[in-house]
Amino acid sequence: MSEPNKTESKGSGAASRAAAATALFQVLEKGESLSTALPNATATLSASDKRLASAISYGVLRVLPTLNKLVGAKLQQPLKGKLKILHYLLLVGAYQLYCQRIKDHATVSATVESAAVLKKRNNKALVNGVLRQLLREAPEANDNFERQLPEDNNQNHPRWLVQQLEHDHGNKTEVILRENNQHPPMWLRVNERQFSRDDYLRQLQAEGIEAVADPQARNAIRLLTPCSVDKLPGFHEGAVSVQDRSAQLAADYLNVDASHRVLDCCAAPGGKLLHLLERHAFDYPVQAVELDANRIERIKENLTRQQLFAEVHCADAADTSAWWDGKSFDRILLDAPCSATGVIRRHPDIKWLRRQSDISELAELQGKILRALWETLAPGGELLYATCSILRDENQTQVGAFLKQHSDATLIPIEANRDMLQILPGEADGDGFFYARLKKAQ
Ligand SMILES: C[S@@+](CC[C@H](N)C(=O)[O-])C[C@H]1O[C@@H](n2cnc3c(N)ncnc32)[C@H](O)[C@@H]1O
Repeated sequence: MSEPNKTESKGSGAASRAAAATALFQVLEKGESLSTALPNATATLSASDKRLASAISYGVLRVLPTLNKLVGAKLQQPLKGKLKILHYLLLVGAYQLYCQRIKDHATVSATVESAAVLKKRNNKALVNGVLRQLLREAPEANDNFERQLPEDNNQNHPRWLVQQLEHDHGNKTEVILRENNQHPPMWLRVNERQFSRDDYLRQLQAEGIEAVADPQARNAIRLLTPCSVDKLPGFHEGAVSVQDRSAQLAADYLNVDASHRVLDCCAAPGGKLLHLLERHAFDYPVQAVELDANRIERIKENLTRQQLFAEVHCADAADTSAWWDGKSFDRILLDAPCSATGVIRRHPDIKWLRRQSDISELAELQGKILRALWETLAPGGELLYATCSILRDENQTQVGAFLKQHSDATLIPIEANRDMLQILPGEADGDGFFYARLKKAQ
């Protein structure tokens, strides 16, 4: 199948819809993540067209099965081969008709025009016909031009994931699925080297940006309405970073002080690393290990923005001979590669990119890294195991198996009466996250 062309400059409405269709094609046909596909598909667009393409792409992925059903019912036969891109364009059109505050005629004409942007000029009539049929049969729109979407039995999740969540979380599944389909809030982490959280809240207020402090994560601020980072006072000087409040808890649970030798393992893009460096002026340079060379660039950018330093190794964490100098660590943060099932509301493409078979493979990798790192931990030292997964195999079962195999490991309760902490998506307005603290015998 030939790849769809990147959007070319046309009418701006058409270009952003064509870019959204292209990004969706890349995710759902080529297995690319949306965070890679979207910047590529929108590279030539204006900032406002980028925003529209992004809102459409994220939105379509949140309710993909419902839209597939609506569009599929209007096609005499599925669109295949070189016409497949038009299927994604029709999803884009259907999403706007139902879920966006855009007038119907504007949606239809811009989406039809997008067929030309995608070099499918001869198929404009098909796009027009399907969208008009959808419109005829759609429920009445409200005053914002939005419509009630038909229900989906699996709340727009893959069946295997629903079953896994039911197995792991029982009657909480319904709420998890609902939370996964919400738009996530924007959280900031205040750099306490530069400002107290109260000071920064006052600066936001002065700029007319409404925000509230988190009662638990001491550097965390939630914006009542997400905004561009360019609008945040001091962002480019490192005053704040964007980081979910659940992820910010790592800096507390690691129980670190400035005299510790610290390892941050699986460190990119560096959110938790930077948080630790903002809080402590360490006696020894913090070591960070990350496998992906491209993602290491993100760590370096973040270190530069904050003017902080860490020793960064590009290596497989499980192969300690490749990066470890033999000096034991007092504290290790292992933010393990995982299914990311706790952050679906931020990355709805995860629902469609992740396969059931990935979970056992990830659990194996996590166990391998955990066992290897244990050898680098000093007697009396602590390792914080973290994931943004909400699946037991990657979390409680993983840690349970490790404790059985390692008589020198004990669990330090994360909080009173809570040995390990599983935060579910939406709890305290945060992402789904898991934490377990392991202590090595003296
Ligand atoms: C959950 S992310 C880490 C997020 C990071 N700690 C932060 O706070 O910004 C997991 C990272 O593990 C990396 N990774 C995967 N397998 C690895 C391995 N074998 N060794 C080291 N890093 C690995 C991935 O490239 C990814 O960047």
